[in-house]
Amino acid sequence: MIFSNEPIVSVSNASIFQGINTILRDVNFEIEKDEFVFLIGRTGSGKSSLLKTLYADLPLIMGEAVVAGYRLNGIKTKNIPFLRRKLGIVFQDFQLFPDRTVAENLYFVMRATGWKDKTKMKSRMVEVLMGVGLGGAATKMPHQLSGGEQQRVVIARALLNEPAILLADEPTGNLDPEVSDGIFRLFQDINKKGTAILMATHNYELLKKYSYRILKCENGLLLDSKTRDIPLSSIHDM
Ligand SMILES: Nc1ncnc2c1ncn2[C@@H]1O[C@H](COP(=O)(O)OP(=O)(O)OP(=O)(O)O)[C@@H](O)[C@H]1O
Repeated sequence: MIFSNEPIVSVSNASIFQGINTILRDVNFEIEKDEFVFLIGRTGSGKSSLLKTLYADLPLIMGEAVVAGYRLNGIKTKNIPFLRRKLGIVFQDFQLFPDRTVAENLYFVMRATGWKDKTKMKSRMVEVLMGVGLGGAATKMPHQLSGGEQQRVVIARALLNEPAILLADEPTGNLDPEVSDGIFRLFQDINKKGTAILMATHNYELLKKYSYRILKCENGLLLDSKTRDIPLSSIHDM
């Protein structure tokens, strides 16, 4: 149960691991509903590992974390799909199936997350595609779409279950600057409608342009612009 004033993400005294290697230590932060937060840091500094821990792909071994009302410590495997239903995940590891239409890609996720009523599924599918500006793409195969359009479908898929937060790992990477601006604006629109966003990015231009809160992975720690200064000059180094 999520109460309206509870943070969507709350992490305290946590360490983030890859196997037995500590990637980040003393991690403490909260993300409120409606917040837009950038996650930055050099390659290999731990951004993806942190995001993966938040959606229980990596176990939380030390510290405490609650995400969308689910306690991550010792979360049972059978409960992980329920947690993920509350999250929208936009990650390189979650590509579209190349051999299925856009609609089939979305239906697949809906079936996997418990949708059964075909009429409701169809109307939600149309709704999310329209929301990302791709109302006419339902019958297309992924390869018939541009890179930016495919990314919009991935975002539409992440929105199917009206997530409390979107976790995005470099969602504007590998796209032309103009296309990536469009994708970023889409995230902003989603955020304005009430979904929190945690976005890992290397895109310095975005950081310069938008003064959203920044979490920065640096030397095994997570720095937070809410509690300390993260000068833009230090962001160049990422
Ligand atoms: N599957 C894995 N098994 C073991 N170690 C891993 C694994 N994935 C990542 N690591 C290690 O964990 C550390 C953090 O990697 P992570 O991918 O979280 O960094 P990142 O900040 O997301 O990097 P990038 O900006 O390149 O995506 C790195 O030292 C990396 O080598």
